[in-house]
Amino acid sequence: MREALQQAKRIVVKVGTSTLTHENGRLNILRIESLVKQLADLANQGKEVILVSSGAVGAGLAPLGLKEKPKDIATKQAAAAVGQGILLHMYEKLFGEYGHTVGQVLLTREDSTKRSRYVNLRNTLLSLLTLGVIPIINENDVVAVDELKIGDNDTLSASVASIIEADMLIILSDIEGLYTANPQTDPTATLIEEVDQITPHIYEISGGAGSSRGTGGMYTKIEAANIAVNSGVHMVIALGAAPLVISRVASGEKVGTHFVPRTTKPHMKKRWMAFGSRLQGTIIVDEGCAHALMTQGSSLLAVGITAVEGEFDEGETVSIVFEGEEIGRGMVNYSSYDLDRIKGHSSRDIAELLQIGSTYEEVIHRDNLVMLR
Ligand SMILES: Nc1ncnc2c1ncn2[C@@H]1O[C@H](COP(=O)(O)OP(=O)(O)O)[C@@H](O)[C@H]1O
Ligand SMILES: N[C@@H](CCC(=O)OP(=O)(O)O)C(=O)O
Repeated sequence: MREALQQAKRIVVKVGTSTLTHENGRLNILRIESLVKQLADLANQGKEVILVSSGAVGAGLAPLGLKEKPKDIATKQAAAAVGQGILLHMYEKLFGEYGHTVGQVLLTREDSTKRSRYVNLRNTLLSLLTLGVIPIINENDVVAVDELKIGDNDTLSASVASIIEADMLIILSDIEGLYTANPQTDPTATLIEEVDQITPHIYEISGGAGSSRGTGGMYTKIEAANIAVNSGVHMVIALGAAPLVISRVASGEKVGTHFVPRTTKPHMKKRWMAFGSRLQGTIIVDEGCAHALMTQGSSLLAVGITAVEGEFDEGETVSIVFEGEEIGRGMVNYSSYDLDRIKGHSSRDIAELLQIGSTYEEVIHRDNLVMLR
C-alpha cells in the first residue's frame, strides 16, 4: 500500500497518444470514456484533477484522410488544429455527462521560461481549480515551432505538477511502468516498482518511444520524474490500458512504477529557476565543491569549478555537473566568459582577474541554487 498516494489531493494525470488511440490511429472511445469516468469520480471524492492530454495530432489524422503522423511540421500543425477541437469536444461531452466542467489550456515553452508567464499560468490553473473546473492541458502544437516547443507532454505534465504544487502526477503509457531495460529489446526485463533516486543508471535503462504513435519514450518520462520528485511531487507511471488504473493508483494500490519525491520542496522561485527557465550552460565542479554543495548547504565558489560549457550571461540558469551527473541547477552571478577566467581561483582573486572593482564572492549563491542530489 502506498499511503501517501491515497492522501493525494491535487492530482495531475497525463495520457499519451498511444493510450488514447487504436493502432490504426483512430480514437479509442471506450478507453477515453473509462479515463473520464475515473477522473470524474476522483473529482467527486473532492480531489482536484488536472488532465494533460496528448492526441491532438492523432485525432486530426482521420478527418484529414491521413494514414499516419505527418513528417512535415505544417501538416502536423494542421492535424493538431483539427484534432484538438475533436478531443476537447469529446472531453467536454463526457465530463459534462458526469456533471463536470472542463477548461482548455494550451501551452508553449515561453509559458514557463518567462517568469511572469509562469506565475500567470499558476494563477490561471489555481483559479480554474478553485472554480471546480477540470483543466485539460496540451502543448499548443498549432503555433509551437522548435524554439517555442516544450517537446513532449511528459515533461509538460511534470512542469504543470511542479507549478501548481500537485501531490501526485500519474503518467499513463502503453507499458506497465519502468523496466530494468526496454522490454521490446530485452525480454528478461522486469518491472521496477519503486524508484527512490533518479541516478544516471535510471536514465541509461530508459529508451526511446515504443510505437510510431508515442513521443519521447521512457526517457522523457524519467526527465518528467526528475522534475516531479525534485518539486516534492509523487509520480507513478502505469499502463493506460489497465482496468481502472487511475482509481487504483489513487487508492494506493501497488501498480506501475512509483517515483518517491524528496521531502523538501523548493520554494516557487527556485522551482521556476530549476524547471521552468531555460538552461543556458553547464558548470563542471570538483569533488570538494560537489561535496560542499550536496552536504553542507554551501554556495558555489569559483575555486571548485574545473570547466565551463556553453555561452551564458550573468543571471542565467545553468546545470552543475560532477562526474557526468547533474547535481544541481542555479542562477549565475558571472557570464561564461568571466567564469572561464576565474574558474579554479579563490574568490579573493576575482577582482584582480576580471579587472573590476566590486565582485560577487559566490558564482551561484545558495539562495539561487537547487540541489538535485
Ligand atoms: N526501461 C524501459 N522500460 C519501459 N519502457 C521502455 C524502457 N525503455 C524504453 N521503453 C519504451 O518506452 C515506451 C513508452 O513510451 P512512448 O512510446 O512514448 O509511449 P506513450 O505514448 O505512452 O508516452 C514503451 O512502450 C517502451 O517501448
Ligand atoms: N502535443 C502532441 C503530443 C505530444 C506528446 O508528448 O505525445 P505523447 O507521447 O503521445 O504523449 C499532441 O497532442 O498530438
